[in-house]
Amino acid sequence: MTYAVKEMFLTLQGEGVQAGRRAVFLRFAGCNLWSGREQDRRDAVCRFCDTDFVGTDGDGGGKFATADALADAAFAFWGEGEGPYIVLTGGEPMLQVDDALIDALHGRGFTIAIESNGTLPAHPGIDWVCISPKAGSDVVQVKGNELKLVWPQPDGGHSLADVEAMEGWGFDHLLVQPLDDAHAVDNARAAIDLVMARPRWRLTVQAHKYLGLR
Ligand SMILES: C[S@@+](CC[C@H](N)C(=O)[O-])C[C@H]1O[C@@H](n2cnc3c(N)ncnc32)[C@H](O)[C@@H]1O
Ligand SMILES: Nc1nc2[nH]cc(C(=O)O)c2c(=O)[nH]1
Ligand code: SF4
Ligand SMILES: [Mg+2]
Repeated sequence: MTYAVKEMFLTLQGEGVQAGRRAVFLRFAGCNLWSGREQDRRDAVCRFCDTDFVGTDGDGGGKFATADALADAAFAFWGEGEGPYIVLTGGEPMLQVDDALIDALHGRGFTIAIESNGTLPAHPGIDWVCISPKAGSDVVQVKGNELKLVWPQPDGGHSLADVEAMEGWGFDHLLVQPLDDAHAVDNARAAIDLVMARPRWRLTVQAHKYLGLR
């Protein structure tokens, strides 16, 4: 298996329950809900993506021929320090994550987290599963550690009835993350209103965007 990686970097997790944690980010190339090309965005299932995941040309990116080669490169980003932690993201990481990679990362001592759209089953070896559902897609991974709902959603996005249905899924933490687009203030207000009306949900913000982190 060759792994196509857009970029890799060391930062702090900016989002969710693990926000603030030192983490290697491994961003896989490619997604099943958008091609990543601007001219396709309008017609994509997922239309609000804030990420460039096309190709393997980013810092620390490339094609990795084996799981060991990729795990070694990831571990080099961690460097010194206890408790190696890695976030597998993309793009959609579950298009590429396999047994060999999970074993190779665990073999180097990593605790493994994933950021996934939930349309593919999360690998059972992953230690922290974050799912961010997208309206119009079929979410099959309906349990995990945290559900991270981007809110509000553009036209055709999740409704309040969908939100209620998600409360019946099997997640330990329910989070709303304000949509990052040109209407940041209004979006934050809508996300706050959702939490005010439904106290099982908590607000998460994309802290890295305020802190000058990647
Ligand atoms: C770029 S995605 C990659 C992982 C996976 N494809 C997914 O969607 O969960 C990482 C996280 O960023 C969130 N995200 C993407 N675009 C966003 C935006 N414009 N505003 C807020 N969150 C966004 C996603 O919902 C997801 O939780
Ligand atoms: N610092 C930081 N935290 C993040 N949490 C989720 C991210 C992602 O793009 O998956 C992300 C990211 O891109 N940077
Ligand atoms: S599913 Fe994730 S990576 Fe794919 S387009 Fe949507 S936010 Fe971006
Ligand atoms: Mg991001």
